[in-house]
Amino acid sequence: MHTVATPSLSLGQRLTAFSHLCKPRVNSLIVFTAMIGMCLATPDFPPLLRFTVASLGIALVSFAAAALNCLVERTVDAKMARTSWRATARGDISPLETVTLATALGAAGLWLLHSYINDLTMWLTLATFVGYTVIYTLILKPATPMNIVIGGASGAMPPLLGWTAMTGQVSAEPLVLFLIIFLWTPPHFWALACYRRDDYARSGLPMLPVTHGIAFTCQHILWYTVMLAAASLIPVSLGMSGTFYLIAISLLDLVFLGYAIALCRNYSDGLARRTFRYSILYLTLLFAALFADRLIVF
Ligand code: HEM
Ligand SMILES: CC(C)=CCC/C(C)=C/CC/C(C)=C/COP(=O)(O)OP(=O)(O)O
Repeated sequence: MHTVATPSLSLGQRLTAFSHLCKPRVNSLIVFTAMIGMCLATPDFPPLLRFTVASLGIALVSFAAAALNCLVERTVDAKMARTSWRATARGDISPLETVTLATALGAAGLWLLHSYINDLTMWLTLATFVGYTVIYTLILKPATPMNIVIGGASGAMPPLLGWTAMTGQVSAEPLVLFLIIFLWTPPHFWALACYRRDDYARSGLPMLPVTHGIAFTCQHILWYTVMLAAASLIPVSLGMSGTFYLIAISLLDLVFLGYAIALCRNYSDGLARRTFRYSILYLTLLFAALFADRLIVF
């Protein structure tokens, strides 16, 4: 655990440390889902400039949200092996620096969306930012083991943001994409929380495997995976996607259900870790399949 500030870092080292706080790997998948939302919203490929500016705007606000999450949770992060290396937890960069850089990124993102995309997307992105930093991080996460069920709504917004960025309106299709990520998030996070339960117990955060045990959490992972599998078929019934997506998602769902059932029957930390990794592959391939299916139609 590193709670004591290390000797001061150079500006370049502090900027690098800040960039890690922006959770670039998580946010690359978040922005990918927004990009697919943009592609699905337009009958042809979206205009390249609009696509690039909208993606950048959403990415900048997501980076700001992630950095502020690290700032708010710096004391908790310092207690967990997974997060104690973060610059905010170590004291390598100050709260003022983090707030300043995050505000600059977030403001730039919102300005891009307001100036070049549309105000609906700008407001929805701001609401997503508030949902993650205030509702999830500050209120729900320390208060209830079901934090992720409601808090996951912010992570589910990006495809809808991508959609509104291209069309200026909300319709059934992006709401289905929202629903898919919303139902995917609890199995994604709970699988990790299971094999990281000692970390969470040390942190004092009321995570489901700590408060209600592994068996209860795995049952919930299974229920959410069943609901996710059902929701993942809606794009086919709405006519958004065709046979290619149907085949791909059926295989992806079978494997995810297999992991969830195996966790319930014969839990091990290794299996929970593999389930967590698979959840990321699942969501990536689901959105890739939605896009590929559209290409096949062209
Ligand atoms: C609020 C909802 C979410 C929670 C609580 C959550 C939780 C987490 C946690 C704790 C990790 C860290 C794993 C580690 O440090 O080893 C993680 C990793 C990851 N999450 Fe999520 N997640 C959420 C939503 C999402 C969403 C919406 C996406 C993408 C659309 C996503 C994609 C990823 C990816 C790609 C990683 C792997 C990052 C890496 O390899 O470093 N997550 N998630
Ligand atoms: C467009 C926009 C503003 C999007 C924001 C959405 C967003 C950043 C979702 C968060 C996904 C994420 C990093 C979860 C980590 O959970 P955690 O914070 O519980 O994990 P930790 O323990 O690693 O901090």
